[in-house]
Amino acid sequence: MKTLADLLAEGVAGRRVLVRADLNVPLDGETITDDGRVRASLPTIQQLTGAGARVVIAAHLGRPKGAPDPKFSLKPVAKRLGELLGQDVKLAEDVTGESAKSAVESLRDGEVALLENIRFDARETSKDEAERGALADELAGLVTAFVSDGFGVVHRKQASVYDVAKRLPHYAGGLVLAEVDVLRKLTEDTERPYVVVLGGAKVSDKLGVIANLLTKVDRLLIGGGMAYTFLKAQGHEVGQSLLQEDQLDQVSGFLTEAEKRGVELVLPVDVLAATEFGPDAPHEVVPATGIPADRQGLDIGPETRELFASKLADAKTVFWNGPMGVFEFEAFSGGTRAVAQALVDSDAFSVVGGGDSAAAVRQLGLPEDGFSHISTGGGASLEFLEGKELPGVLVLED
Ligand SMILES: Nc1ncnc2c1ncn2[C@@H]1O[C@H](COP(=O)(O)OP(=O)(O)O)[C@@H](O)[C@H]1O
Ligand SMILES: O=C(OP(=O)(O)O)[C@H](O)COP(=O)(O)O
Repeated sequence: MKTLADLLAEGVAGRRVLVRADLNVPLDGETITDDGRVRASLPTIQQLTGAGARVVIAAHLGRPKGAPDPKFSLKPVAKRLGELLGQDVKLAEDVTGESAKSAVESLRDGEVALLENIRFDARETSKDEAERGALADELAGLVTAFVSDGFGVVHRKQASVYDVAKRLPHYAGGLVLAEVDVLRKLTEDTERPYVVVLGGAKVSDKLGVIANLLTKVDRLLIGGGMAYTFLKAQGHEVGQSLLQEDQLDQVSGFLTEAEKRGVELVLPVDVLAATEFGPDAPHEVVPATGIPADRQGLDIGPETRELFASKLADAKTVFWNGPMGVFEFEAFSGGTRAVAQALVDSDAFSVVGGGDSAAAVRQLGLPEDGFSHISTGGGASLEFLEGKELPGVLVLED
């Protein structure tokens, strides 16, 4: 696999280079609430600009529906990136249209342009290879080399991650290399007990990794929005909580499989059940086996926090993805704080992954050096750990 170092050795002065970065940051309106992913993208960009490259960045924000939507504009990201780089970052108003072309053409050596949210173009996430290919052709037409540095998105077979690499000389960026390096440590000579903690809201995506994880871990702790599909599969009422109704059968299968394999699958025993989704929603602690029909679980309860902490106390290796509750609201941040604190207190090799999980650790004021590694990718890390080939990494090996 060629790397950024190889590209720099070839010489990039005056060359237009496309960098796929993961700049998918949490926003409150137009305010970035955690700029960790922007910061993590800096070294690769700076090495390129420092060597005189004309850097064109492709990135996504959230999940717009394949058309421009001001709510998902990268404008705040361009501003923050510019502040951190100490130089202006020109934001194109489109992905590969007239604005993008003129932004790229006007770049001078060492300058940076950011294309507007790549997911404003429906072809980016299309299942149809020809459609993705057409967008990748347009991206490739803007530059002469491609650096893949968006680790958080390498599990996606998308035009700016996968297809574009097939059309240009391609190089792995420093962030992708560093992340894969650390995660490999989790899979090789794993010290046991090996515990994986799963939560968050991307339930459908992340349920998919469990079948393979069950063959690797000793314990699986499930909280956050993930937990309710498990509780429902056990026959409990989950009220208005996040639920993946169409995956109930699959989840029942995980429960049986875990038992068969002797994997301890630990679910919440109590939750904070709220009357609505909001920072000031009235709520109370209820048993996880009896969430009232008109309530939704927005955090794990105090007994569960203790239970999870006890299951982490003797762990030697831990991977955690997905907040235990809606940590963005103070009232529902206690579960996430408790799990984070348990990791800080343990001497396990501990990795936290995911945009929101990493943001939670920082926002809740936990020491970053209390973890062995804070990864920028949640889904990407999980797919790596389950042993799946990541399309965005595999394509760099060709
Ligand atoms: N019980 C819950 N109900 C609804 N949303 C939840 C719940 N628990 C956690 N979340 C939300 O999950 C989101 C993060 O999920 P996800 O994107 O899967 O994590 P990451 O970005 O770390 O991979 C957060 O915005 C958080 O508010
Ligand atoms: O936030 C991300 O992933 P994560 O929440 O699993 O860490 C990445 O930017 C990928 O986004 P996606 O899950 O919408 O493809």
